Amino acid sequence: MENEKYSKELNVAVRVVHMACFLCEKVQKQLFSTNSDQVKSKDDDSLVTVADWSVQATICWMLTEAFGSQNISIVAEEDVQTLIKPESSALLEMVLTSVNECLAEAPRFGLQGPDKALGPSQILEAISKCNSTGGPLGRHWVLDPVDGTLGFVRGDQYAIALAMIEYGQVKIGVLGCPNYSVKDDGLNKYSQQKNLVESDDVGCVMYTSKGSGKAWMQPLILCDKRFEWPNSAKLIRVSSIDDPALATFCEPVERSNSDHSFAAGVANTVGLRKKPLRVYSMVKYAAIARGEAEIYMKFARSGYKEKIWDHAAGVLLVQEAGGVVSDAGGRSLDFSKGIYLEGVDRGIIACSGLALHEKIIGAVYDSWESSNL
Ligand SMILES: Nc1ncnc2c1ncn2[C@@H]1O[C@H](COP(=O)(O)OS(=O)(=O)O)[C@@H](OP(=O)(O)O)[C@H]1O
Ligand SMILES: [Mg+2]
Repeated sequence: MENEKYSKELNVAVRVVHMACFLCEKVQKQLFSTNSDQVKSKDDDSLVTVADWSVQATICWMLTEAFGSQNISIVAEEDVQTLIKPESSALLEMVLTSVNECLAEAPRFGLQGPDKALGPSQILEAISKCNSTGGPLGRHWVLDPVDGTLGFVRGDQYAIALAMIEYGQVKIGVLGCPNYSVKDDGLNKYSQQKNLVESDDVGCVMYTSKGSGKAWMQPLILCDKRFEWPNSAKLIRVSSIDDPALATFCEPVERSNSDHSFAAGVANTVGLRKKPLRVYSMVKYAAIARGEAEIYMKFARSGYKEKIWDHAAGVLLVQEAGGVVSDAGGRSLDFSKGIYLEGVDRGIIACSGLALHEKIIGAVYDSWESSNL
């Protein structure tokens, strides 16, 4: 079976995403302990940046160790330019601490970390190695170290997204969602005051490989526990609801990222009755894959080009969990063209099933002429 071909890759990818979740949770706690009234402060931006760079450095270092420096091509969101400036030395110091604290935990996740703490040049080298631009040939790892930056600073949903693309096709997708509870109705169960939530109400890591027809979810592991495969993995599956009146649709939180009124028009045409679920990050794809929502629509303003790292892992999760993803014209997303999803027709539509998908595509077609997107 095709999925067995990638079992080592999937195993390593899931473990490194668990490590990254551990790292992010630590930084997010810091964010709220220094800023406990949850009002955005100037430090917030730098803490997000610390999480972004630290996750990128950690994952890149671990992947390189596992698969060899020669064999690895990584496309990732952050570039190293800001971090090498002399005025960023304090930031680099924080990244250094955060990465080394995380790598020191590698054995707990069943992986091998470095013999001794990494120095600044090794960290910078790891970050800058993620400079691939992808494309149609060979294998590329694709990473969004902190997807849903706003969610992260607001103590809300965010994701660590890692995918592996071979010859333009997404073969592996892993999403770490530290604030998406493993329990049923995990999005609603999430509380912003995490310390009020019982200790077993942890976030999750979801993963799949192409052609498996299966997607899985594992709970994050608590600080004193060791990760043992399969780490209580449960199968996840899309919802079987196909009646629009009962369906839930999700969309980006920010109006600047997606046209809410156009989506509302489509929802109305199709007969969706429920209020949209506005969720930061690729957790929207995760919600479809877990069967907690049926539809995800994103209509970016015209001229915006979607990046592959914002979609690759989530798209495969939805597809393997039984769902359908395409652009708003019904065509598959093309991950073979470099860092952008070229040629996306109007927007992105992910659904739990074909019947809802066809209705949404039809409604977009009917509404488009009268919209001013
Ligand atoms: N103008 C514009 N239009 C559309 N999309 C944009 C735009 N600008 C950014 N982005 C990318 O969208 C990612 C956030 O998307 P979300 O679905 O999480 O949106 S939202 O935060 O819930 O509003 C976000 O990912 P992160 O940067 O990782 O947070 C961006 O890559
Ligand atoms: Mg992103």
